[in-house]
Amino acid sequence: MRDYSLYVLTDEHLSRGKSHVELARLAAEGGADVIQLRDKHLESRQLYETALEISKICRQHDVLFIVNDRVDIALAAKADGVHVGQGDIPAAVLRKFVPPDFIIGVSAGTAEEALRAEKDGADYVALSPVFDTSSKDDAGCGRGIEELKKMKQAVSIPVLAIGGINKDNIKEVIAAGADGAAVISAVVSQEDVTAAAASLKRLITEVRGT
Ligand SMILES: Cc1ncc(COP(=O)(O)OP(=O)(O)O)c(N)n1
Ligand SMILES: Cc1nc(C(=O)O)sc1CCOP(=O)(O)O
Ligand SMILES: [Mg+2]
Repeated sequence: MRDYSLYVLTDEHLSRGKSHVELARLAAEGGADVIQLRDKHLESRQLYETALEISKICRQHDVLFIVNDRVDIALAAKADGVHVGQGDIPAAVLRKFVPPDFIIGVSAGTAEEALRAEKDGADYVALSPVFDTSSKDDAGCGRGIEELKKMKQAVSIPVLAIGGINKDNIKEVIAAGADGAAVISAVVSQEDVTAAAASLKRLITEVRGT
């Protein structure tokens, strides 16, 4: 059973100058279970080289590595999977050509979108966004905890949540049934990335009592 509990997305625009690779290492050292490389600006060659380095770091730390949007780079860098949104290549198409154990994660704004993603072969869905966020320009308004509970009821695959999650609301997200919390600024924008990741991981563990 894969563990998506603390899912950290790297972002060099929100990171106080730290690189994707540094962020990945620091977050992994803090207990992140998943690292996602998400970058809309790098050229493909640079994104590939960055993905190669993060792939090695994640393997060393036994952490899942997901690449956002780019299945070509995910495969080439031997990442564990790709994350796609409603506007990206459909999960059903990806499933036809990726290796059997390759993870496909899908953003979903509603329980209906989550159900569609599950039928298309997604390994997890992420309620996107659960709360308002300024870290993604086109995220839209937070869908709220009730939509998270509906999504959890609707599908059998893991349901994560992303958007505006921080130390003050992560317990609520996990208590509502989320199988993982995906974050950018609550970890990546902090002075001590490792400590921020460790702190969120502790909060998740406190809720689960494990
Ligand atoms: C874990 C996770 N959830 C949601 C997203 C958002 O993906 P998407 O809708 O494709 O938007 P972009 O991130 O590509 O701007 C994500 N990346 N990761
Ligand atoms: C990458 C991303 N996707 C979202 C979606 O709703 O699809 S919200 C988001 C940004 C999350 O950043 P923070 O943890 O700083 O709010
Ligand atoms: Mg995308």
